Amino acid sequence: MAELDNLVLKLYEVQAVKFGTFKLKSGITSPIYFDLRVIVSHPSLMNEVSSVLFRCAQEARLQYGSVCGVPYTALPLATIVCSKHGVPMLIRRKESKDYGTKKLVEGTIHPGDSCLIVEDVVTSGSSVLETAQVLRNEGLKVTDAVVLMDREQGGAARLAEEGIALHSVITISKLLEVLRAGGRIDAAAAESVHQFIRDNNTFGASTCGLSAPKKPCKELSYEARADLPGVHPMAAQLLRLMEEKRSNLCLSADVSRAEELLQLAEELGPLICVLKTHVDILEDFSVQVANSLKDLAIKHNFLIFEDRKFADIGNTVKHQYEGGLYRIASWAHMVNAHAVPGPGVVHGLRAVGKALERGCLLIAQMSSRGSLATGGYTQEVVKMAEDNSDFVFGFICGSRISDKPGFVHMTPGVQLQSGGDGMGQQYSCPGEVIGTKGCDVIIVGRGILAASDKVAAAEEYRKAGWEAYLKRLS
Ligand SMILES: O=c1ccn([C@@H]2O[C@H](COP(=O)(O)O)[C@@H](O)[C@H]2O)c(=O)[nH]1
Repeated sequence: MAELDNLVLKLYEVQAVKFGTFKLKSGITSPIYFDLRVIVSHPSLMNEVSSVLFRCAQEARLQYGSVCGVPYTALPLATIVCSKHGVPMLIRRKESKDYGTKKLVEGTIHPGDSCLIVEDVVTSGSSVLETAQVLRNEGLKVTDAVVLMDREQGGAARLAEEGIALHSVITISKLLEVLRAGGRIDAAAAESVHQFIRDNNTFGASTCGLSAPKKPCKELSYEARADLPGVHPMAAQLLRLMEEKRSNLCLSADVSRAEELLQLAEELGPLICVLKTHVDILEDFSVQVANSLKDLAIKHNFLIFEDRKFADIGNTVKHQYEGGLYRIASWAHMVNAHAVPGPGVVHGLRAVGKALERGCLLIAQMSSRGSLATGGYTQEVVKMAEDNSDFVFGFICGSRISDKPGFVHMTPGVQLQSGGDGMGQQYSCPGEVIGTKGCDVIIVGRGILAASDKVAAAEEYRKAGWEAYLKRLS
């Protein structure tokens, strides 16, 4: 059994996670309750939790000069991390002393140093933010927080807004999956928690400009979003065809032979809204192949997305997009770009694509473990998209990062079972991506390509993605 699965089961055994009806501090009734305070009575579990938190920071390649636990539950966890790995620790006081130094932070502070925050459970992110504020007031940089459990209720997005990347060891979706697979809870219990998460996303509230109660913005259908004024024509076309075909499935057709690519487009075309290519994987690309693919896109009503991930200065990407062997702009309805070079990358692509009525997705987050596209970077990407919304119509991302309904959120790293591929790819399931994370399109490659019956597998993904969308609307 995987180490994390084992840890989840142990947390359940010691009642650090409970199912039932619980009234939260906010007054909301929750079907799940976390009480990580109990683990202080289980020393080996304390060590285990501290180890996975440290490893999470290591895998994200975080650099920090000190560690601070959010009081009180995370204090012993931070203590173990610091003691075991020789990292200086800072302690945040909840109340300043009314005598002596009146300090809010204990320990030696080096202004300008980075301090890593450690937390047990994140819901809205407010406790992490409070601690970050106190540390920042002392001149420390706070850009990252590691957390054992992300309740997936908007905390990560809220923290990203404040320039803090949240790195979680376990998500609530993963926890439910493990407990369900281990026979600890039934499907009804898991579903009631999923529903609770969907109904109580704390980030939607802040992006809608509302205060409490923390409810998400009203969820619009794909079709309604397509009809909104000012929506990019590519987004409108995609949203409409998704509704028509009842499909939010993008096939990642990562194959090396043109014949295979065209066969996939012919057989799976009716089930998908987008077919994604990596044209440089093809051994036998030709203009005829591009033309045949375009014909199939018309026949089966899907859009072609070349996953080229442009990442150079404007002038270079302009040539890469328009010319070369592949002449991408002539056949791909949409492409994507990294924001690393700055807005020039979009300007270069727009110089070619705008007149052809093409559109571009910006890569705001990546599905691979240790990706650096998090926190403040993701926020900057959203801003770049907003500033260039005449050509950028959405994002490659792992969760909904913009509340502007015209932007389409497309998510790779999707399989029916969560897990990974041993080379850094991380998978979430369609229900989590569309339902909990609020994305619009699931991008699936090997989940379909490796199946013996690819049509049946694609139908299974289409159905899962579509049902999660319908549930999100209800
Ligand atoms: O963050 C990213 C961005 C792009 N991809 C691409 O999506 C597919 C995923 O394939 P699977 O077989 O489903 O893992 C692949 O083409 C990647 O290049 C991504 O995975 N993550």
